[in-house]
Order: sequence, then C-alpha cells, then structure tokens
Amino acid sequence: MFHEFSIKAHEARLSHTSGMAWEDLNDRSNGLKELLIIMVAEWFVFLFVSYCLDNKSSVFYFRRKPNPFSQRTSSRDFSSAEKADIAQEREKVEELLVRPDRSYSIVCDNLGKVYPGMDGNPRKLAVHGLSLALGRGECFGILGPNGAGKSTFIKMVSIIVPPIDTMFTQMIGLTWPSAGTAFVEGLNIQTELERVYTSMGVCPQHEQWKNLLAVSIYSMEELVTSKLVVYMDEPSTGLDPASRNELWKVVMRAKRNKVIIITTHSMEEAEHLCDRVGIFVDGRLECIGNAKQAWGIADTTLEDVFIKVARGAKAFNVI
Ligand SMILES: Nc1ncnc2c1ncn2[C@@H]1O[C@H](COP(=O)(O)OP(=O)(O)OP(=O)(O)O)[C@@H](O)[C@H]1O
Repeated sequence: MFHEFSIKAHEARLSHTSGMAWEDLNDRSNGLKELLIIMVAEWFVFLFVSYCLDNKSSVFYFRRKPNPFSQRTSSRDFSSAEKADIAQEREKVEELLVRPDRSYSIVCDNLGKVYPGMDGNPRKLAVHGLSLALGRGECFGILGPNGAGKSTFIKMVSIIVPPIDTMFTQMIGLTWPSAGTAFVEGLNIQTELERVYTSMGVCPQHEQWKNLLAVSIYSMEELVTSKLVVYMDEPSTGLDPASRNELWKVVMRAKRNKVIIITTHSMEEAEHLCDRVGIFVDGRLECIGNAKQAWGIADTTLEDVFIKVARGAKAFNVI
C-alpha cells in the first residue's frame, strides 16, 4: 500500500516538473552553473592531455631532454668526443667565420635539422652539428647509410640536381635549418637566401624544372657548368654505364672552378669524382677524408672505411 502510494507521489512530482531550463542557471540551489563550468574546464583539460599524448615528443620529451641546438657549440665543446678529422674541419670553419676567405664557396657552421614529430612519431634529429668548409674546385662526396641525413643536408643548403630518371617528378624540397647556418659564396642562407639563388643563377620554383623536359647529359652539362655551386643527389642512379661515364666526364670538366657536392651510394663514383668524402651516420659527420686514398691507410678501400664507419667503428681517426 505504502509502495503504491510513493510511486504515485513520484509520478505526480514528475508530471508537475518541466525539467531544467536556461532560466534555472542562476538558481544557486540546483548547481547547474557549477556543473557547466566543471564540464567546460574538463573539456579543456582533456583537449590539452590528448594534444600532449599526440605530440609527446614535442611537449614532454623536449622538456626532459635539453634541446641540442639551444646553444652555439664551439669546437672546444666537441673536442673531447670528436675525432681529429672532424674537429679539424670544425676549427677550419671557425677560422673562416672570423677571417672569411672567398676561395671557400660553402661554409656550414654547426648546421642542424630536427624534423618535428608527427602522427605519433617522435621528432627526428636528421642532421646535427655539421661544420664543413668546401673550397672552390672541390668535389665533395657525401656517403652514408639510408636515413643518415645526406639529403636533408643538401636540402638545407641547395637546389637539388636530382637523378636524371626522376628529374621530372622530384620536387625541389628546400628545408630550413633548425640550427646553425651555412654560407654559400659568402651569403648566409638563413638571412640572404634570395640572394643566394640570384647569385647562383638557379631558381627554386618547381616550374623551372619543367623546362628541362628535354634533359640529357648535355643539358646536365650546361646546368653544371653555369653554376658556382652544384649539388647532385645520387646523380648516376639509374644511368646505364655509358651515360654514367659521360656524366662523370661532365663533372670532372666542370669542377675546376666550382664546388660540386654529390651524394652517392656508389663507392666507385665517390672514388672517381670526389676529392674528399664525408661519411654521415645518424645525422652526424663521422669521418671526413681523401676519397681516392681512403684516408691514406694502406690496403684500405673506401668501401672498407664506409662499412666500418657505418657500423660504428671509430678506427679511422686519421687525417
Ligand atoms: N620531412 C621529414 N619529416 C620527418 N622525418 C624526415 C623527413 N625527411 C626525412 N626524415 C627523416 O630524417 C632522416 C634523414 O633522412 P634523409 O632523407 O636526409 O636521409 P638520407 O641519408 O638522404 O637517406 P637515403 O640514403 O635513404 O636517401 C631519416 O630518418 C628520415 O626518415
């Protein structure tokens, strides 16, 4: 009986209430205002937490690990850990920064690149603390395992001359350095990029590359000889041996009064074309030396050096 009565009373109460309305917001007895404030605050908290989880590399990780680029690093900071050949190159760069010498077409000063973390992937330290001085007349080879940072380095300082077979499709992707800078023909790429292009006579717009549809070794020759600084990213990839030899002749003829930087996976190409080579591993220049004489070590080929350095050997500390 009592149960029946209470159900009826409850139904009667429900039939008389119209629920909450906006007008009730200021009624302190119902707590609606506080509830809404808590829900909005919670929404911001959850938004922030999910952002942090998505970008944990850039929010949490960055704070825990000091940014490697936060301070300028001098050769003295590197000297204990760095091998003599790399340290000597860094000292050369520091000397050139104090006393510029126009016979050096490219001077990289502590150049670095961090790609931000995306889609749950952590940030990537692609190039770190790269100091390099390249004089006019030098062909410099960049070697290194896949993902070592070779292309990133080139993208930071250059217009790419892509492999011929991808000439029409490969976009010229310029990458802004995250740290340090480079001087190309005395012009700072961080502050004078427009003038770098003008002085190189190279236009970075993709459209320009479409004009090269009839590319051949000969148009390559024109391209190579008309510039003071030429970058070639794996230039002989996909070429038949005869075309490759033609390309090599072009490079050998052209390099007298300019700097040519070549990335390659071919030791033969590096030995044939390059005066010096640098071996990149995990974004760092691990070794720099004479390509033809394999660091002057008897009975050692460039391939021997490459394999050992790529595997982490520190044995080639010879200038
Ligand atoms: N746009 C990007 N965003 C994030 N990471 C990148 C980006 N471009 C390159 N990387 C990463 O940076 C590292 C260096 O890449 P890079 O292409 O410079 O190496 P590489 O030495 O030229 O390799 P390969 O010999 O395969 O061409 C790699 O781990 C690569 O996955």
